[in-house]
Amino acid sequence: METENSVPVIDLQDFPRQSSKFIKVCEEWGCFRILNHDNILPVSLMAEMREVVRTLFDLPTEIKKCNKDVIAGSGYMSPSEKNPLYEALGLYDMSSPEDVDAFCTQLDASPQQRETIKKYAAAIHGLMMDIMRKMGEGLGLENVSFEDWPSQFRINKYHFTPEAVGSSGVQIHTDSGFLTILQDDENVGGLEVMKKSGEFVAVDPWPNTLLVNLGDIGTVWSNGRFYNVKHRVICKEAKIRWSIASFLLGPREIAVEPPPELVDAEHPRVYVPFTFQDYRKLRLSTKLQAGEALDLMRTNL
Ligand SMILES: O=C(O)CCC(=O)C(=O)O
Ligand SMILES: [Fe+2]
Repeated sequence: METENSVPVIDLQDFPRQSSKFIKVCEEWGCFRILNHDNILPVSLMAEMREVVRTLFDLPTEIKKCNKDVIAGSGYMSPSEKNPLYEALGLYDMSSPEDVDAFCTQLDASPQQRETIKKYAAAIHGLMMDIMRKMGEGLGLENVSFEDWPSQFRINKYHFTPEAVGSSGVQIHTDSGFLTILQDDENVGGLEVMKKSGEFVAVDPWPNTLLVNLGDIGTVWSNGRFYNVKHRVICKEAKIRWSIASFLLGPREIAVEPPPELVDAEHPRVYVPFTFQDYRKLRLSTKLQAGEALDLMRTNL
């Protein structure tokens, strides 16, 4: 049930009726649960993918280490001293068949696992494009396309132990790209999103649905309208937790620009033009991980 203190819910089959609610949610929360995506990403494929994720993490460490970074942090991350509970595998661009193939080869994926990963990558891309189309329509925009934007893929495993209860699995951050689709664990919670008021709200598991977060590039593209939601993962119980994250990043090579309809005398340009790659470097070099790096890109500095 949706309350004032729970993540809003968007039913993808109820458009254009939910269009204005959808835009409001992007502005006020920067995060929402989506329901009824089955025609694009079937729940059976979500279940198959979950099984693939489980088995990939069971691979020997030597194999997981073959999942090299393409951009900083895109490949294997082993549990570390700083973050002993967290492990991740990933690839830079799931919209590139070559990148998906390379990922599967690095991890010795079976033909069946490869098939599932490819189907999942294609379905997630379709879902991202559907959400972005609805967003464009909600804002009354014409001619916006996100088709050729890269999307990073990351699978996360949290080794939550009894001693770890109360400690952090992933520290507070915003996602750097435009939009993230998260298939969160069906049973084990721990993700918390921060409301504009500063209050954290737990994202309770809700099987067969997906969570969407808006990131820093979403704020830039919308000329400051959309909220880049801060979030973190806390260990709430001593169980393994999984999540599958797909990040629509930003335009390839060219600068992020708001559509002309979103810039006028009353809404002057909030950010200078910059590329996603440069922004990512800035985030890494300044270690400003919770959206603060955007303040360095304001036009009115
Ligand atoms: O595991 C989760 O629920 C969230 C992970 C996350 O925030 C991320 O990968 O950016
Ligand atoms: Fe995140």
